[in-house]
Amino acid sequence: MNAQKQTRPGHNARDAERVDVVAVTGLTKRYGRRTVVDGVDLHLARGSITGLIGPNGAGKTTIMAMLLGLVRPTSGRGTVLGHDLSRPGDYLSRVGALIEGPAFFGNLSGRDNLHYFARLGGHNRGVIPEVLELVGLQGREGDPYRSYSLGMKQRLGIGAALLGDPELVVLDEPTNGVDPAGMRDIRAMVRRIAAQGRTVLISSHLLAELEHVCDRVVVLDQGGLRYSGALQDLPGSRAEVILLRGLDTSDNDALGRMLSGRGLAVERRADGFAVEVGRGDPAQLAGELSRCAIEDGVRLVELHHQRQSLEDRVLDLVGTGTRS
Ligand SMILES: Nc1ncnc2c1ncn2[C@@H]1O[C@H](COP(=O)(O)OP(=O)(O)OP(=O)(O)O)[C@@H](O)[C@H]1O
Repeated sequence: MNAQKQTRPGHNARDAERVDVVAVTGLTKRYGRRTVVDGVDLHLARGSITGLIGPNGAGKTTIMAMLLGLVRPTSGRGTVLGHDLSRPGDYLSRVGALIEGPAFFGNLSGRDNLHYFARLGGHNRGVIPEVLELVGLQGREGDPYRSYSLGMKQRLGIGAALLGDPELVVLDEPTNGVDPAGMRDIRAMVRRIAAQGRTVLISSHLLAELEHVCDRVVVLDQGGLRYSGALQDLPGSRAEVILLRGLDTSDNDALGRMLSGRGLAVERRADGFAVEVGRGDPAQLAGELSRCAIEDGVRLVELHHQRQSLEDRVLDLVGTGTRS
């Protein structure tokens, strides 16, 4: 395996960087009259990590299966690694995937399982020590697979996907059911994989599992694209606010007078007030409010900045129900 991917013969290095590894538009899958993926556009830049986020049944696995030639798209066009999406045989040797969970032999060690799959796939078995290191299983590679934690099993599955030295790595919900420490290990491993110049597409139904690892997210719901772009640009419906609460009723009354006298956008809450930050700097506004409260003799027990979480923003886009 190359530490830094080389440009394939016949490819100009600049072109390789410019052309998206995946560039598909209008990807659609219908089963009978049911549309499960509906006109999705997907563009993955080389070396990027893209999170495919959506509730159960959103269409994540179906999109991945269409890219991998396992499911034939009803419509849509584009390229994967420069080859036409309709001819997966032309590009699949450069793609590694973990989809629907790994299937290994329980009695064999992690290393022997990789040997088996390398032989089966016609891959160079010399890469196995490097793969084991990359997925963080060195030291445990000789233990039987059945003794591995779920996180280790998933990492071995990702290791198997890397045996062919792929340029594109597709991982379907690798963190599903894995404990927080296991998730952290998987995230670190995904970063190492992308740092080698590989392009990663990874799915989850929870943004929180991926938000610290993705460059971009694609949010799906009921087969439709709801958002595609950088995490920090996810639209938020609720305003950023500074929350304030006085010690008792008289402090809250005084707080109400203080805030209304300053022309701020204020909302009365059950246990205090929310002041909209608007376009200003939240830290500066919080500092000013604190100073005013001291000047007016208002005793505060709460003053903090509340921002809508990224997970909440995704839930705004997709609703909360599952649709499998
Ligand atoms: N072969 C099939 N025939 C009919 N419907 C299917 C088929 N495969 C998938 N579906 C339906 O397509 C929809 C999308 O499924 P898909 O597995 O792609 O969603 P997902 O986002 O990966 O969900 P999950 O997180 O549950 O895996 C679901 O409603 C599913 O029931």
